[in-house]
Amino acid sequence: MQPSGSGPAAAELDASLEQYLRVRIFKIIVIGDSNVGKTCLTFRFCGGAFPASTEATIGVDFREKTVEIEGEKIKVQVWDTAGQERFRKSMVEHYYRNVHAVIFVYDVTKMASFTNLKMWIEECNGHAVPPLVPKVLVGNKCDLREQIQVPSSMALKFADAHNMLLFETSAKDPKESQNVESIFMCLACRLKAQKSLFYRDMERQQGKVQKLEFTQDANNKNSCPC
Ligand SMILES: Nc1nc2c(ncn2[C@@H]2O[C@H](COP(=O)(O)OP(=O)(O)OP(=O)(O)O)[C@@H](O)[C@H]2O)c(=O)[nH]1
Repeated sequence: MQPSGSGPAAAELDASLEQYLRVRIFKIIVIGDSNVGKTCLTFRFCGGAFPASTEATIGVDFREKTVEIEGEKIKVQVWDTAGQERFRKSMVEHYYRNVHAVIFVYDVTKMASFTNLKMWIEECNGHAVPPLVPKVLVGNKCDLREQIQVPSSMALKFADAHNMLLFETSAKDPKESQNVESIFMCLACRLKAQKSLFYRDMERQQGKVQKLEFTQDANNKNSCPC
């Protein structure tokens, strides 16, 4: 990369940008009713375990994990959002801003959390999330086999109608950890295939960097394995 300005400050900026550009960051938000297990799912993926205890998320909790896809390191930044209205209302705009992918979660043992998905999808659509942003549906708590209220067939129909993939899993069951991992990896693979980092306007306007943004790469077909 050529320095975009003169002087140490500009050089430092260039160096840190170069470093930054080496790792792409994908922002994935996790949305759904309170208590469906959003915190546990994100903890399972980023921390590799089921948390010993959880409390209602207030605003948002950030977790991240660096993954490697086809030789490229990618930072998956997971936004674990609050399900309770009173803990989320001041944050909603931030959730959806520049989001790269959305995970909608329901609890397979609570029909209400499934029927409320319509409301969550409406909220997402109301924040002008581009249609190309990948979205998946996750039915959590499958370990509670005796208490399942949402049949897979119903969830699948809903997922199909909304053009989403469906994952049924459990954040709690260690045997499902690979499945939880594949939810996030599937999205990361899709995003990697779909987007290319576009470093724009760097040398414009006195060498000041204006913007880093992801754009759709029209030539790059979605090669997500899932
Ligand atoms: N049996 C079972 N319990 C789970 C599972 N995932 C989460 N839980 C439990 O469900 C409760 C809620 O989990 P959280 O991850 O805090 O739920 P949340 O969706 O983040 O809730 P908010 O932060 O209020 O939006 C906790 O008691 C968890 O232990 C699961 O896969 N199986």
